[in-house]
Amino acid sequence: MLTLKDATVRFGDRAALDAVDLEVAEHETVCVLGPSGSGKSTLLRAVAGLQALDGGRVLLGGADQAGVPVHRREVGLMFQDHQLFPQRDVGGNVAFGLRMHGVGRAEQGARVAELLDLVGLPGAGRRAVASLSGGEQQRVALARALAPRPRLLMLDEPLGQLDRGLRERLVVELRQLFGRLGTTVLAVTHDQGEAFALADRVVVMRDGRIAQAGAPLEVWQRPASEFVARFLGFDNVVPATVGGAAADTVWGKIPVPEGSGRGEGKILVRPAGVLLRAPEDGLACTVEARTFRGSHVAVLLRPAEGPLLEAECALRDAPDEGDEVGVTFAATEVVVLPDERR
Ligand SMILES: Nc1ncnc2c1ncn2[C@@H]1O[C@H](COP(=O)(O)OP(=O)(O)OP(=O)(O)O)[C@@H](O)[C@H]1O
Repeated sequence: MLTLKDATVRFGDRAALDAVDLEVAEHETVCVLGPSGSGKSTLLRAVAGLQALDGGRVLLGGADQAGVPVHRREVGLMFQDHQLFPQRDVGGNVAFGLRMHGVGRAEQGARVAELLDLVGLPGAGRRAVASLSGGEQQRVALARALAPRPRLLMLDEPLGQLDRGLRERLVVELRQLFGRLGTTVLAVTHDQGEAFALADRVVVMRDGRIAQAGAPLEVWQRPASEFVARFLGFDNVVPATVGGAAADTVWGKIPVPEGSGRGEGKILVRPAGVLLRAPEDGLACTVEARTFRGSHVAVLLRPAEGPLLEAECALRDAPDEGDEVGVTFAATEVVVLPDERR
């Protein structure tokens, strides 16, 4: 459905998009993630036709989009800075794209009603935009983007300004809605929770390039690099010499999954794989801090040597700050990361 081949955008001597290859299949939801300045918005803008390419191509349904203006690309945009029109009522906002496409009045009315039903605002057509809550405005913006039946819907930080609880609810609704409509979606967010909840596939960007692309679970379980691991919030990363079933590290010997390549590199131990034991058992650590995270406690441990370690443990098993504990490691939660110096 959407293909980027070698897509490149430069600002001065800096590439905001650096030879990016990406495919989005029909009915697929792809979320682009990455730190600020990694090129996420530039990617969306290039696909929409708001940003010209300095190299490479964007194809929609197999057709090269070079020279095709924004309004002829049949893409729906819901951008952070695309506010609703305050002087128009809800219906007027939703009908905007339909009017631009020359759709007749009666059909506009029917389509607006259908979309307001779809986004959970039935009968809201006459309401003033200013009378809506943030979440309701977001739904109107979504209805407006969906109204002309775009081939591709593009969302830039769709839930960015809403509070956490509302975002978590809306993300589930969005996923259900896109599934029902069979919409093809390319979304950008810097919130990994949102991306992982919404996407069939996530793309992590770094300095204008794709650092990793894959199904959410796959990326979560097997970050392809230290950069991706740290971006996902995994900080138990340590240099390691991997040989056979274990790796030598400053934290001692750590078992690695079967089939891990040998050699110098780094390993990641997910917090669930840092197991707390009696003080005389395994790597001796002092409990530096503990943070309640709802269903579990994140425990920060200071070993005699090397970086701090984060462990995840059940509320009732959480040790107190200052306690001495021992640590062993579960191979299933260990990921051998490629050596980025090579
Ligand atoms: N119009 C522009 N002129 C010059 N530089 C630009 C322009 N637009 C973007 N850039 C630069 O290109 C790089 C990528 O920017 P982009 O907005 O795509 O990043 P982003 O990942 O969307 O960031 P954020 O999460 O902060 O929105 C940044 O270094 C940015 O400063």
